[in-house]
Amino acid sequence: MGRKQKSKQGVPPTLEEVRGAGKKPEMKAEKKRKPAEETAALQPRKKQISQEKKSLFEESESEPENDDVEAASDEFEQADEFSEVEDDDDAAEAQDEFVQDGEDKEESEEDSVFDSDEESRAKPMFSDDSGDEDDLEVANLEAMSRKIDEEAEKEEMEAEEELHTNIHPTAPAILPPTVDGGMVDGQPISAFTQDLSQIQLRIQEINRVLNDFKNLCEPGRSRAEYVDQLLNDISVYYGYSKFLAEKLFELFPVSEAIEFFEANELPRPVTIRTNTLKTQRRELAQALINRGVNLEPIGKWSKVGLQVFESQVPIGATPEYLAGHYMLQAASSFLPVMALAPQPSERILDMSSAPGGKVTYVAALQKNTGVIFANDANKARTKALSANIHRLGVRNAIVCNYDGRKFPNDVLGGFDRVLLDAPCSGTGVIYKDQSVKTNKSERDFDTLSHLQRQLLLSAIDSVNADSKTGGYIVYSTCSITVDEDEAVIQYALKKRPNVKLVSTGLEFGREGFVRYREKRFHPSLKLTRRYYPHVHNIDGFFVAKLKKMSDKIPQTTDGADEAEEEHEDAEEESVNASSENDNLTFNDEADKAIIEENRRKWLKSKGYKVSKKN
Ligand SMILES: C[S@@+](CC[C@H](N)C(=O)[O-])C[C@H]1O[C@@H](n2cnc3c(N)ncnc32)[C@H](O)[C@@H]1O
Repeated sequence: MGRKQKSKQGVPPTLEEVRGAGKKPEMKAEKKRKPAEETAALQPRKKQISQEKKSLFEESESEPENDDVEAASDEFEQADEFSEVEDDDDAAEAQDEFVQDGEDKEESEEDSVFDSDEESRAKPMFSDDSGDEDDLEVANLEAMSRKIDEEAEKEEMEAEEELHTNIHPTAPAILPPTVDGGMVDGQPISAFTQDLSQIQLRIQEINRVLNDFKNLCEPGRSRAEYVDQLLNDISVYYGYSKFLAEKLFELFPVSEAIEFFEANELPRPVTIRTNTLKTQRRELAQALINRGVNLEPIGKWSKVGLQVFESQVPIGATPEYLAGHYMLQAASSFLPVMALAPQPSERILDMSSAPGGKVTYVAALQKNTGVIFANDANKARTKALSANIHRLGVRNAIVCNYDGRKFPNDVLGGFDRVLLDAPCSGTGVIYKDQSVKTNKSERDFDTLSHLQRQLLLSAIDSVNADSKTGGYIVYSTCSITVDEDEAVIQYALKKRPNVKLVSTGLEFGREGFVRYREKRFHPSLKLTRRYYPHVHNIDGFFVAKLKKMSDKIPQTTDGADEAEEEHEDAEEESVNASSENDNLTFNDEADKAIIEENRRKWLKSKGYKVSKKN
């Protein structure tokens, strides 16, 4: 059960709209307090216009591909089931690389929507183009924008009215009565309430109470009771397993967590990347506008991206698409490549590259010079990869099909740069694959994190530290869990003291965690970048950039097998951060307790019987 995802495509409405007629006043108020950093990378539309639109992607209606990776080992096979979630653009492209594209096919019949950013709409920024920028036809956008502004204003007034009728000045009995500790048959009483609108209201009420607990809590109730009820409600209302709801909830302050869950119910903007090997953005924009596509640049941060608002033609089958003038690609997908900053003539490895959204961008930035090894462990997916490489006119790529862990020893090394866009759980793209809400267990995250760590070590070892122009590794995932992001980097920093984190060079994004619950990471983890759908209006994403300082790996272990040590390393990393981290001090007693508790949890998760805590 849970709230159904809206079947719409295009730019999602603002969260205020999502919340519906102002039913969430606290969240609204909080939004206003957000710092400038939090402004969306892609501006959300103010209002979805209820004009029926012919399918933007009607030729891209197939489901994402679910090919199994040809695996060398059981573990690899298991890890690979996650590769289906992968990246924004890939699944659809894997389906039919020539005709189809489009990420959210089931959402193709959607209402048109408009951007609230008056400035960017009035004067599109085609920063890579020469010539007269005003040539683009934006009048249609302006007219529609005026209309949505009026409607948005009206809705806001209605929202205010509803707010006053729905919300009590203080919070009376929101939680269910305490009968037998508030539980019936081991479940919170509230679990028996299946009325989604009631649950939604309670989510808002609990949010409000938790934001002003001292004044609004019911006497005798603890914060933990409210949080527990909230988690239960979130899991029912949005349809998550309790396990995942909790895992994601813990990443944010309460109000923001709710915004995150809301954002996962809506699609992200449809974006395309200009293939500069074949055309320029301005020319492409003009050609598509002439075909009835309503678009504009995605923002100043990209010189090649266009956001598509609506289209009279299937955007995955225009002559320009077929001629390889653009790639249908989520905006978040641009970021790892921008961080990699490939240079002409370099030798580059894209370790897990299918279906090629990023590798073709790398080739474009290299202007088809140098050489790129476009690898992927999934042979079936390399077909789509090759097809995209051909369609986009990439001539400097060699497609290969190895387990990334075979680099460099059994395949090749000495690269100037390596991109590892790792297989992941896809918690950043839940709107696109709702099954993630329920099909991931703790063991899945352990398995993935293990594979990601191994791949990252291989990626590091494949780089030539003495490269004149490079020596860089970029690690990215479309997942926002700490296990798959900071913890993986922390592990690599420990195992490969010959690398260090450097700035991604990306101009927006939140800093990576340095502390997360009981974990302490190296302070340089703040150089990594996190992206969230509710903040940046792009897929949830993580990007880290490492510089290899030396080809020699200082010995940190006694040669024992790394895989076997992994759990201990993970334990250690949670409290030790790193020996290089001189700024942090630790309380030995507290650390001991944490280590012991983590060990108990881990043993339990592996199915061992664990004795009760002392
Ligand atoms: C996030 S997707 C990559 C998307 C791609 N970078 C793009 O931009 O189109 C992750 C990829 O990792 C591949 N993969 C999974 N396990 C792998 C392994 N052990 N070695 C190399 N690739 C692997 C999957 O087949 C999948 O294509």
